[in-house]
Amino acid sequence: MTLLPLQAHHDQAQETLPPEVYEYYASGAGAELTLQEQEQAWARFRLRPRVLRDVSTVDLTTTLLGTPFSSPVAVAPAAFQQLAHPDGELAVARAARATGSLYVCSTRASRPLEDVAAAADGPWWFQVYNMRDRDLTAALVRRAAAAGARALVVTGDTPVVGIKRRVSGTRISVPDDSYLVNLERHLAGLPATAARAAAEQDPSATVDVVGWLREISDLPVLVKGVLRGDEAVRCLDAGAAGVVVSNHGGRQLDRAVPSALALAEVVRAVDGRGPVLVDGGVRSGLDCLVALALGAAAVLVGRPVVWGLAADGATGAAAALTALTDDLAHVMALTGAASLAELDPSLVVPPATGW
Ligand SMILES: Cc1cc2nc3c(=O)[nH]c(=O)nc-3n(C[C@H](O)[C@H](O)[C@H](O)COP(=O)(O)O)c2cc1C
Ligand SMILES: O=C(O)C(=O)c1ccccc1
Repeated sequence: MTLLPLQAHHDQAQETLPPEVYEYYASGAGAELTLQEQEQAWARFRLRPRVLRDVSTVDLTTTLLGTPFSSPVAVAPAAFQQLAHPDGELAVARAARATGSLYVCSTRASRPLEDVAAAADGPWWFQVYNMRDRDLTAALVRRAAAAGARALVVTGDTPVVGIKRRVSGTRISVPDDSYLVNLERHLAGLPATAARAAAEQDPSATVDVVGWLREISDLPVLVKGVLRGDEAVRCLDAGAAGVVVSNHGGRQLDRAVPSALALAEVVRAVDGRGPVLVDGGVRSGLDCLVALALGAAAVLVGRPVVWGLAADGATGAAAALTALTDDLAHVMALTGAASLAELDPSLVVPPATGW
């Protein structure tokens, strides 16, 4: 199911990264049921191809919130990329620029976000963790906006951080120079432990955070981690421009429904009011095809990009994005679709039981 280059990157990353870093990236929460089911869930859909269409060229260009991209395959926000490769986020941002993909930079980026913005040198979005220290969150968001972020993606599924069995304790020990690189100037004088506490996610956050982020940044805000139609509507009603269907790569609530099985309900409920993006377990062009046919505006990939980064820096991360994009073009041709506009739910047969 997994594309060969992606598998090779994974294997190389597993061999070369320190074991605790590999486990941090690879692991999921709890018994890892969601993590395991997530990849398989895409493969439970079946396709109803069209025939004798002109698919001599397959056009993968798309537009997200007014910005054109070469491919609907985008980079999911992932923390601490410098643990995978010295260039960290800079390499991944360069990879996204090279492939014309959307890059989403994490609040937990391990390189200064102005440098990440310079490396992206084009459209990028900023993922927001709403931290206990609101001023800290606001300062970071303003910096992201000043550095050119075109949208904010506030993560809704992480009021507290999921407990990962494979990682010793509840979290990997991330060196302070990675953890605080984007925060320390706003936390001047605080000792590292207090600084980390201020930077923790605020579990009391509500959907009002959407309006607050819009106010302080003037940017569109998407909510990431939505798995239900009614919750998507609640986010839109609070001012969200769109949502990301996600269970955080199986790293938060174990036994959460796989994204593949939540997507159609969310698309129906959103009813065209904004883009619905999706992530989780996307490892092939067929996975992308199913997601896009079900109505996703773009598909984000997390671990495959991190494995590519670990294996070969910016080149590896770009190779992962290119492999997925090329594979998507290939299966679209076999489906009789010459552009993303020709993908629709009639191409897809959902799993017989609905689950
Ligand atoms: C190592 C790692 C770090 C992550 N860090 C963040 C983060 O900082 N913010 C966030 O919203 N999501 C984070 N995620 C979740 C991803 O954005 C995404 O939802 C998930 O990885 C998609 O699943 P996939 O890895 O199977 O493609 C992280 C995922 C991984 C694997
Ligand atoms: O590891 C993660 O998935 C993640 O999103 C996170 C949460 C808190 C701190 C650092 C990363």
